[in-house]
Amino acid sequence: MTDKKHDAVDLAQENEACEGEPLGTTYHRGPVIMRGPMIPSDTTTGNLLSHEDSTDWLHMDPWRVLRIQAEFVDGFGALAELGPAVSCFGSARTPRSDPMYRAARHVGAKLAQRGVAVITGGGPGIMEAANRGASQVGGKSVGLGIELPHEQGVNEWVNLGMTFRYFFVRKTMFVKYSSGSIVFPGGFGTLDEAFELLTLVQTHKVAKTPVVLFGSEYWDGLMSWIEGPMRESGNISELDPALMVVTDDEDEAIRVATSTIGG
Ligand SMILES: C/C(=C\CNc1ncnc2c1ncn2[C@@H]1O[C@H](COP(=O)(O)O)[C@@H](O)[C@H]1O)CO
Repeated sequence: MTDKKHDAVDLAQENEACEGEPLGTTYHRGPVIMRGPMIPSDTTTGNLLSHEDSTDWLHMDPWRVLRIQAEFVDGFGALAELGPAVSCFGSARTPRSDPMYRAARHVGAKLAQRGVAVITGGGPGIMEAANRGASQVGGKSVGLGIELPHEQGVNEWVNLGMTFRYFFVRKTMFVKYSSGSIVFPGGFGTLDEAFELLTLVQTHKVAKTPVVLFGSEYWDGLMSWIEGPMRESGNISELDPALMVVTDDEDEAIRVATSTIGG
């Protein structure tokens, strides 16, 4: 190449550089860089502020995940400073005249008198009884309610309450914030809560936590089946039945349920 030709190529390259970048301006969206035809016509802020006619997104999973996260954050925030606590589970249908209602009320009061917060599902029946006992002696009476179609908030004896949309978030709170559980007679909901906890302990997902089944007449049948067919068929270990203690004695229930709480 002659010297003249060299000069012409250099000049063309120089001119191009002066005109700007070959693909035009660079567009940034977070860590992503886009140029030329890859630049989108919308912007994240524009999307955020735009009016949407359809509200279908409210019922989609990404939005649901945010609601679940928010529920965890609210629950942790409400309970972080609770202190030692025991959960009392039991039927939502137990009438106030039932001896088990009376027992749950006594147990709630005795736990509170020992400085132990009482956590329940915040509903009627056994939950109300335990909350009532705890709050009447000036203790911490926690109700972790669940949004149900025909239920109205938490019972009137709760002095620290929160209503959850998701059962599994609420169950996390029971497990995380109580050192032991007392399970009064109940139905599916009660068994679900007891067996969730037992499964977590059995699989070493959580530290061994005392689980008291209160009311031998009610629970003996279940214990016989657990110690019989369930254990004999090898579906649980020989040691698993001992994860539960059955009693009719309020003070023994409290002693066992609070046994992991340090003095
Ligand atoms: C069915 C009735 C009320 C339902 N209201 C409830 N409120 C709060 N928590 C509840 C409710 N129902 C069940 N739970 C939870 O399950 C356990 C009791 O369930 P079970 O099937 O009655 O044994 C309880 O520990 C709660 O955490 C009637 O008015």
